[in-house]
Amino acid sequence: MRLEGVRKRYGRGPEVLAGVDLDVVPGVPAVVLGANGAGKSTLLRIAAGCSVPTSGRVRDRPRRVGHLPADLPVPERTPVRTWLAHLAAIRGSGRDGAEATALLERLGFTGGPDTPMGRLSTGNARKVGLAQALCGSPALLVLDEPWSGLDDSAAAALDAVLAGVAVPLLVADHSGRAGGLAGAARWSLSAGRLAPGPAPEAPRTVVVLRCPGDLAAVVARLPPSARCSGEGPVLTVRVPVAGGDALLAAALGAGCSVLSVRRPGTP
Ligand SMILES: Nc1ncnc2c1ncn2[C@@H]1O[C@H](COP(=O)(O)OP(=O)(O)OP(=O)(O)O)[C@@H](O)[C@H]1O
Repeated sequence: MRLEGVRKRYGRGPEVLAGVDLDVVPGVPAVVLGANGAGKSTLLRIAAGCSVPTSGRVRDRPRRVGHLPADLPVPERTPVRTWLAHLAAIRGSGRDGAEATALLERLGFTGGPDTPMGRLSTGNARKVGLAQALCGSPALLVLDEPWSGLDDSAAAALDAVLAGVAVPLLVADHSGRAGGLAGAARWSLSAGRLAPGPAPEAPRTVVVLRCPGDLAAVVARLPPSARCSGEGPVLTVRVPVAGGDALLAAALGAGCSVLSVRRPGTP
């Protein structure tokens, strides 16, 4: 799918999108970042075909789009299983919603299949939204803040689900988790335009030190890559993983004692 020169203005308001070009192709998840109000949801709604651009166009959008909007309108009184079965029937992915139910289980849904949609917790409602987007073999996935509201284990389960996605994927993300999608291309949306986004920050080792005397004097003796914050005699230092040993040597040389070392991936 390709967005070409997409512009969007709501009524007489300011232009929210001011000429967006974007290719969304399999194997390169397109991750859109941006401040609140930057226009990410607007862009995703246009990409999904739920909103029309004021000018510009969307080419090669497949017929089957799995869309998780920022605010999914749900029938408040309809039980989860009934709603998912209804959506599955519309999409031709079976009449019983079994595929969506299996996805819900994978995401650790605890809301109960007979619970009315309007009574679900935020996280469980998000899981239903994800299940409806992912089921029915969509040929394009457009997900607006898919990790929002998920607990750690559900977020990890979603990581695993998305790692297996072979279709083009467009994601808006505040959580930072989309940076972990293999091959992801990050884009920043600002002033209505997309620019290549910041590279994901490399994981850092966190070292907590107890330092004698003047903290500023200690910091001056640490490697330049060290990011320091401190209070009283305790100094917390974040360094790139490869710089951990050099930091420890410099810290010990400055007379500090090491209170803890946490490497990325350890609790
Ligand atoms: N239906 C609408 N009618 C009028 N203005 C709208 C509409 N939808 C969004 N806007 C405006 O467009 C701008 C962009 O909103 P949008 O929701 O796309 O941003 P966003 O980047 O997704 O924000 P957030 O991170 O807070 O979710 C905002 O100024 C918003 O008020």
